[in-house]
Amino acid sequence: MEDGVDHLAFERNKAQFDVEDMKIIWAGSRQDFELSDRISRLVASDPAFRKDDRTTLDRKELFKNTLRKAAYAWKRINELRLNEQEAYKLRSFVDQPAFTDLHWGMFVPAIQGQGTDEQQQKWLPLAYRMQIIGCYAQTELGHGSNVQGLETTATFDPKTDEFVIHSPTLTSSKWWPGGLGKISTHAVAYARLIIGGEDHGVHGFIVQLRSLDDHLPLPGITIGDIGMKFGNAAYNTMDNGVLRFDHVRIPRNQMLMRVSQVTREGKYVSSNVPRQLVYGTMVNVRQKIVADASVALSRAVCIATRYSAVRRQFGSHNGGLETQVIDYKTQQARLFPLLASAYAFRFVGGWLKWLYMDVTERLQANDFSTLPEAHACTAGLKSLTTTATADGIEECRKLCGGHGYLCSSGLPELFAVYVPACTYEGDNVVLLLQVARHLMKTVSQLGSGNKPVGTTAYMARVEQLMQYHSDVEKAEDWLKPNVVLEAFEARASRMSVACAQNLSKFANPEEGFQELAADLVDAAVAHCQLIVVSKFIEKLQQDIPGKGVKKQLEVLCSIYALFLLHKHLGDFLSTGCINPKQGSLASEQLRNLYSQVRPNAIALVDAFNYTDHYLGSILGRYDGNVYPKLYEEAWKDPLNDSVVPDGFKEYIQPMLKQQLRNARL
Ligand SMILES: CCCCCCC/C=C/C(=O)SCCNC(=O)CCNC(=O)[C@H](O)C(C)(C)COP(=O)(O)OP(=O)(O)OC[C@H]1O[C@@H](n2cnc3c(N)ncnc32)[C@H](O)[C@@H]1OP(=O)(O)O
Ligand SMILES: Cc1cc2nc3c(=O)[nH]c(=O)nc-3n(C[C@H](O)[C@H](O)[C@H](O)COP(=O)(O)OP(=O)(O)OC[C@H]3O[C@@H](n4cnc5c(N)ncnc54)[C@H](O)[C@@H]3O)c2cc1C
Repeated sequence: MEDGVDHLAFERNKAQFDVEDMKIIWAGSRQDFELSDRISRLVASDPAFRKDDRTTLDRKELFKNTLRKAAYAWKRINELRLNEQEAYKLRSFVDQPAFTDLHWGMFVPAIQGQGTDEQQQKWLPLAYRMQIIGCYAQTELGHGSNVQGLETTATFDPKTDEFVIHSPTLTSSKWWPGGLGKISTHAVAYARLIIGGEDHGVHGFIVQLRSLDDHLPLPGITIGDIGMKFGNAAYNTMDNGVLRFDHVRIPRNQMLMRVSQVTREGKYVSSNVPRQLVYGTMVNVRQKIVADASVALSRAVCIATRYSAVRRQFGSHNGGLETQVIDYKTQQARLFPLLASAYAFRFVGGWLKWLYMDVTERLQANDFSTLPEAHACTAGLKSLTTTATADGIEECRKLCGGHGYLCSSGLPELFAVYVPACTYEGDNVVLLLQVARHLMKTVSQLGSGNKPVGTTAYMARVEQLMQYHSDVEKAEDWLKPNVVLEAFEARASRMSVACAQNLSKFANPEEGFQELAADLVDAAVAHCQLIVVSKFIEKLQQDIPGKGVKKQLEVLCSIYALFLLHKHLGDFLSTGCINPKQGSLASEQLRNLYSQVRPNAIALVDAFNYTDHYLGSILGRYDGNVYPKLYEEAWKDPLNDSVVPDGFKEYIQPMLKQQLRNARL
C-alpha cells in the first residue's frame, strides 16, 4: 500500500477462506511460494528493473534497455548465486521478453534433448556460462507449421568432413527466431540433411553465426531483425530475426546426433528412437507455455477484479455510493469464469509438467510408449489455454471500460505480448489437428484389444458413453463431480466417434480429414476441455489444507465446467448428452456459484501474490488507489512535457490564422 490506505480492505475482510493457504496452493508448495515471493520482491525493489517507462521508448531505446536489463539480471544471478529455478524466476519477474528466453528456453533444451553426451559436454558449459548465446532457428519465410517443408539444406561433404549449410531460395531464409536478429552468437538451425544427393529430412545443427570477438556475422551469414511487431513495447523488446546461409561450413560433429548420426564415411545411421524426438524441444516448450498461460490470465484477471471492485457506476440513491461494477451480474458472468479458468490452467499446467517429466524419464530408458500421448496433450493444451488466455486478457480489458485501453492499465501490453502465443510453438489450429489425428487413431483401434490409455482412457467405455443421458434433475445435481465428468466424457467421445464415422465415408482418408477439419478441431477442443475439467476434479481429491480453501476451489471448478457447458451448449444438446432443461439448470447453478464467489473475489486474486511491479497496472494496484494515481500518471506522458506541443506552430497555428483571416473577409 503505497499511500498507506487499503481501499480494498473492506473487500478483503469479506473473504471466507484463508488467503495465505490459498497462496501455497496457487504456488504449488510452500517452498515454491517462498521462492516466488522472495524473487518477485527482489526484482520489484530494484530500480534497475523499473518498467513503467517502457511504452514511451522508441524501438532502439527499448531494445538497448532490454539488453541492459538482461545483463544486469545475469549479474545479479551470479552475485546472489541463484540456482536454475531462482534464476528462471528472476527472469520471469523482470517481465520483458528477451533473447535470454530463447537461449535458456530453447537453445539449451535443444542441445540437452537432441545432443549426444559428447556434444552436451562441449556446448552446455559454454551456454550455461553465457559465453555463447543461442537461439532456435527453425521457421523460414516460406514455412513455419510444415516443418517437413523446410528448405534450408545441410549437405555432407565427405572430403572435408563438414556440412555445408545453405539457403537455396528466398523462402528458405530463417524468419522469426527470437534472439537471432541482433544478439545470438549461435543457433540450433534446422535443415534438410543431404548425403550423396539423398534427402534424409529435417535435422538440427549447431551453427556459429557471429564472431565472438567483434560480434560481426561470420562469412556466408546474412542476418538482421525482421522489423516492428504488433503492440508498442510488447514483443518489440525481442530481436526476432532473418538469417540466410551462403554455403556456410560447419564440422560434422555439429549435427545434433542423439536421434540419428552421420558417420565419417557419410553413412546415415538411425538410433533406435522415434524420429519425432527431433521435435522434442517443441514438446518441452509447449508444456511450459501451458503453465505460463495461468500466469498471464491471472494477471489480467487480478487487474480486472480489483478494478471492478473499485469502479462504481449507477445505482446511487439519496446521494449514497454508486454500485461497484463487480456487483453487476453481467460483469460477474464475464469475469468469474476467467478467474476459474486461471485456477484450472494452473492445475492442468502442474499435471502436464508431471506428464512431461514422466515421458522424459521413460525416453531415457528407451520407453517411447507415452510419446504420442505427451505430444497430443502438450499440443492440445497449449492450443486450448493460449486461445482462452489471449481472449481472456482482451475480455479483461473490456471489463475495465475506457481505462482498460490506457497503457497504464497494463492490459494492452499484456495482450500484445501474449497473443503471439496462439501462433508460436505451433499455430493453435494446426496443433488441434494433431490432437484430432490422435483421437481418430484411438477410435479406430477401439475393439482391437489395444486399450486406450492416459487421457483417452475414457474411450474404453465408448459403448456406455454413447448410451449416456444425463440424469440431472435439479440445479444442485450439477455440483456433483461425476455428473459433470460423465457429461464431458460423453460429449467428447460422441464428437470423436461422429468424426470417425464421417471419415469412414471417404475413400481417401486424407481427403476426408481435410474436408472434415473444422469438425475434427471441435472434437479436439471437447477432448482438451475434458482433460482440464478432469484434472481440476482430480486436484480436489487431494488433501487441501487451509480454512475454506477447498470450498473455494470446488466453487471455481464447478464454474469452470459449467461455464464451458453453457458456452458449448450446442455440442451437449446436439450430441444428446443433456436436454434443454438440464442446460437451463446448469445456467441457474452458474448464477448461484457467481454469488458465492463474489465476496471472495478479491482474496482469490490476492492469492496470486503478484507485486504491483509485476502487475504493472494502475487499475490493478493492491491498494485500489486508482483515481489519484491515474491522474498523476497522465502528466508523466512525454506529450505533457510542454504545454504547447511540438508541431503546433508549424502546422496548426497557420491553419488557425488562415481560418481567422477567412472569417474576417
Ligand atoms: C520458454 C521459452 C520461451 C517461449 C518463446 C517462444 C518462441 C517461439 C518459438 C517457436 O515458435 S519455435 C518453432 C515452433 N514451430 C512449430 O511449432 C511448428 C509446428 N509444426 C509442427 O510441430 C509439426 O510440423 C506438425 C504440425 C506436428 C506436423 O509435423 P509432421 O508433418 O512431421 O508430422 P505428421 O506427419 O503430422 O505426423 C507424423 C507423426 O509424428 C507425430 N508427431 C508430430 N509432432 C510430434 C512431436 N512434437 N512429438 C512427438 N510426435 C510428434 C505425429 O503425431 C505423427 O504420429 P503418427 O500418427 O505417425 O503416429
Ligand atoms: C512472436 C513470435 C516468435 C517466434 N519465435 C520463433 C523462434 O524463436 N524460432 C522459430 O523457429 N520460430 C519462431 N516463430 C515462428 C512460429 O513458430 C511460426 O510462426 C508458427 O509455427 C506458425 O507457423 P506459420 O507462421 O508458418 O503459420 P502458417 O502455417 O502459415 O499459418 C497461417 C494460417 O494457415 C493455417 N494453417 C496452416 N496449416 C494448416 C493446416 N494443415 N490445416 C489447416 N490450417 C492450416 C493456420 O491455422 C493459420 O491460420 C515465432 C513466431 C512468432 C509470432
